[in-house]
Amino acid sequence: MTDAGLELQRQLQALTDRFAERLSLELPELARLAGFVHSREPEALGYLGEIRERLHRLAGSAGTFGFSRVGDEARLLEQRVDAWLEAGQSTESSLDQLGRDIAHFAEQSPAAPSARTPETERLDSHGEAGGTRIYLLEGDPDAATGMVQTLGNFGYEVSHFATAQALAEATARQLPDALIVSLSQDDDLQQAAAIQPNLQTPLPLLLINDRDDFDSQLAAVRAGAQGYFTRPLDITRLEQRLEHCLNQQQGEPFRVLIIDDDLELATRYSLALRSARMQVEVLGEPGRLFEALHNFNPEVLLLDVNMPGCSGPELAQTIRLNDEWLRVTIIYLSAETDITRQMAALVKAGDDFITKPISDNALISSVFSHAQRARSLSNALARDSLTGLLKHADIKEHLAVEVQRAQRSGKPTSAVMLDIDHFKKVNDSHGHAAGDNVIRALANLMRQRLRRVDSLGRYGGEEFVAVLPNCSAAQAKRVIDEIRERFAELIFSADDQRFNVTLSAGIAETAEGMRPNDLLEQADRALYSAKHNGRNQVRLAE
Ligand SMILES: Nc1nc2c(ncn2[C@@H]2O[C@H](COP(=O)(O)OP(=O)(O)OP(=O)(O)O)[C@@H](O)[C@H]2O)c(=O)[nH]1
Repeated sequence: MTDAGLELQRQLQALTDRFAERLSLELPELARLAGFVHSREPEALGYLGEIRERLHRLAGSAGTFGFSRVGDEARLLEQRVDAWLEAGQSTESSLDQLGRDIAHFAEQSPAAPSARTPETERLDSHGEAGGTRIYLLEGDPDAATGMVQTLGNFGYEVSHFATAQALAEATARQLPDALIVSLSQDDDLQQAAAIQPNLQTPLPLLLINDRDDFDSQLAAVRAGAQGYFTRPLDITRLEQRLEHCLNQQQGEPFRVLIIDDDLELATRYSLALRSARMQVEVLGEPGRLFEALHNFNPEVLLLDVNMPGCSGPELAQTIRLNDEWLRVTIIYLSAETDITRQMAALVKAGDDFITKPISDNALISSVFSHAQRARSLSNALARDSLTGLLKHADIKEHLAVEVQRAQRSGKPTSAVMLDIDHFKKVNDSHGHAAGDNVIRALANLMRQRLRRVDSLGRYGGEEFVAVLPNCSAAQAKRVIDEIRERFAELIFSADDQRFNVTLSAGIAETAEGMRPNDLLEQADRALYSAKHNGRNQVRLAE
């Protein structure tokens, strides 16, 4: 297990110990309250509501910390209290018995937490993605050289292997982020497919072949391929598919906000979700909801149903009053097992209901699938369909946020306006589809080269804007110049013609009191000057 995995296990154990301590205080208190009930003290009925609350909390949390028997028994007793409260007219003796049973339950010492479930043992921190490593199987040395160079231009680290045997051996030593297999021998496909079953998560596999018939493509799917390309190879299309597969695998971590007044339980869930590479924040006070939504911008909200001061459904309805938060998926996380009550909560607002206690893996899968869907929808709305970059209005919004942040922190933010040179000629000479490929290739190249904190948008047809926080204009120039050089080296092909394209860029850096539009105008003027001075260059604003 990795160090991060061990640290995670240590934190989980510490939480379990803390929960055991809480139980050792909680159960005697429950026994005390139950004592009033079975000894028919005048306050007995008044205490029943509080007893129910405490049983409900135990039913939802104990199982998660490994005290399954406590959780199961608490749930049965909670249901009996509910039935008694709802029926109302039950006999005094049935209440007496209920009180005795609760006291009996609370006086037992809880069994030690059950041994860790295999799921918990498997929890481990996934490392952050480093440089993107691609393994390429290609029997033709010339084709291999071209591919290594072009994919290298896009920022991938490509290792080439001439035989399937060498590829399998390298994969056994160190896993790549994706495999590209150019089929030449009959058994290449089987050998490439044989790598996958030994892995925990299959690698993106792209195949290159001469045949484009149905049977060959079906065989590719059966071998686990996520992309299929025929020769002569259109490398920009292959690169787009690669980018798409890798984005799905290692995009930004999903952001999850947990709102629960039981902070120990919320921390337990957050550890489980973090182990699956999600970014999690926990909020114990519903009153700070809007602040958390603004600052953290979650994709999924896990919401407790019963909280003091404000219920989960009320909170969900408050969120849904604001169009701004429509794309956040709201999942109730509650010990409520009554389907009618679950439905009643969902009718008010909210998208799904998860019943506590829930295993770590079930929680991760459920949150993951909701987050993935929320992100695709949000991307479809905010992102440009050709390039997957932010649209005009969204990149301007990012710029405004970063300019404000720069004013507060005193650290510079740079804005880059970037435009493809003589793009009209590309369209006119090679067709609109080839032009689209050029735009996509530049978008991918920039995405590869810029940092995660940078924002990138398609500002107009062949015009892009990048916002680089905490980066001076001189630093930005070095990066953008490198992108410019790599872009100029890309070889595009259309109708058997090969061609290169260049770009020009202008860069401006924030200064005190500068507004976002001023910054963009300065970058635009610098771009104009780059065009005017012969194109294929990067200029700083004066
Ligand atoms: N293929 C393709 N072309 C586009 C797209 N959006 C805009 N264009 C074309 O991009 C071209 C932009 O040309 P201009 O702004 O005149 O300038 P340019 O030819 O790039 O030359 P300079 O910027 O002066 O170097 C126009 O021909 C548009 O039709 C797109 O999504 N796809």
